[in-house]
Amino acid sequence: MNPSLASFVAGLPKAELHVHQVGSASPRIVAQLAERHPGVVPSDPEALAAYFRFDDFAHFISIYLDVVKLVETAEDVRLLTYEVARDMAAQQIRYAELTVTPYLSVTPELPAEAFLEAIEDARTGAERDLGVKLRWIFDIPADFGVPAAEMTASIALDHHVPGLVGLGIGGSEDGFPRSMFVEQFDRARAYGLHSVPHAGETTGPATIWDAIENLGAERIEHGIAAAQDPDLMRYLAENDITLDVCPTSNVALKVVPDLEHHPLPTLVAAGVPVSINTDDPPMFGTDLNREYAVAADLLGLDQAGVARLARAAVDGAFVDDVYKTELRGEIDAYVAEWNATT
Ligand SMILES: O=c1[nH]cnc2c1ncn2[C@@H]1O[C@H](CO)[C@@H](O)[C@H]1O
Repeated sequence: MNPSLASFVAGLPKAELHVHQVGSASPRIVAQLAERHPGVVPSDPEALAAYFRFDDFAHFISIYLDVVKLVETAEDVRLLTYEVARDMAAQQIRYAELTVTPYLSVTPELPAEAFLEAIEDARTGAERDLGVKLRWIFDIPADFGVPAAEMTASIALDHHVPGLVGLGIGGSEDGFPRSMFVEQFDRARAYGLHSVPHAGETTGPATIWDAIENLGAERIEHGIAAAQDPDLMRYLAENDITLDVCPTSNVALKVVPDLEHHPLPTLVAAGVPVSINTDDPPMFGTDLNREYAVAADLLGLDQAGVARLARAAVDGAFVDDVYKTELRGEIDAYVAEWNATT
């Protein structure tokens, strides 16, 4: 990417819709946590970079679960979440829907109430001090089955959780059809939460249809397998279902062979709404600015095209229209200022 487009991206106000809480812990944050809880995860940056090289999706999930173990106390949760927002602010990310997995974090030592209080403390602090508005998607880790779904639903629905906007599903797809969790999604949707499962990352288009037909999915995390199914792409376009795509993650987890083979251009050419995201940025050696650069490259975009990507993320966000208008206004003002001075 040319330097001018890179600096345009760096200053562009952005929203991120697909990014995992624990997967956002930067080497700086991991080092702080690993010092508190020495053992499994290396704290030295070089050793950590090696630790974050993944053989495949299953290997990634096992490492992810090890990093989850670093986040033990309410103070760990608060620190992680607030520091993630600090890294977002540095990239001009104004709004983020953070995927949080309470099933993995809530323990007898860290009860739901204390966990929820810690994320709320970070959320209000991030907005007040850093100008980053955080919202939550609570995800069911599919590998842990219906009991995990039940616990996630009860943490979400039996407590007042400010900032909670959606219910998701993460982890493996193979062997864990989305329809397994239909009861929890029915309850969550009746409660007013949005439906935003992972589908079509590690399995084919059938999982995306499953998510739409059985869970009423309003956005799909990843969803890149849709590129194999023209009827599905037409359905996504006609029904305005956004795919929250994370290109570098797909290469890092070997679900696509390399960026040249990434299906993003096929999806966009078919009119499917997409947003660009990081998934687990330090684990994949990326950040949101870099993902915008990757997308610009794949799609052959100039400044105007990149600004359209930023607006698409705002369009897909589960936040009120007043705020969306405000954020779109910020993007427009930035573009106008850029054009006036270059
Ligand atoms: O790209 C991803 N796909 C699926 N799950 C993911 C991804 N990144 C992070 N997680 C997280 O892995 C855990 C699995 O039990 C969940 O916490 C999920 O949020």
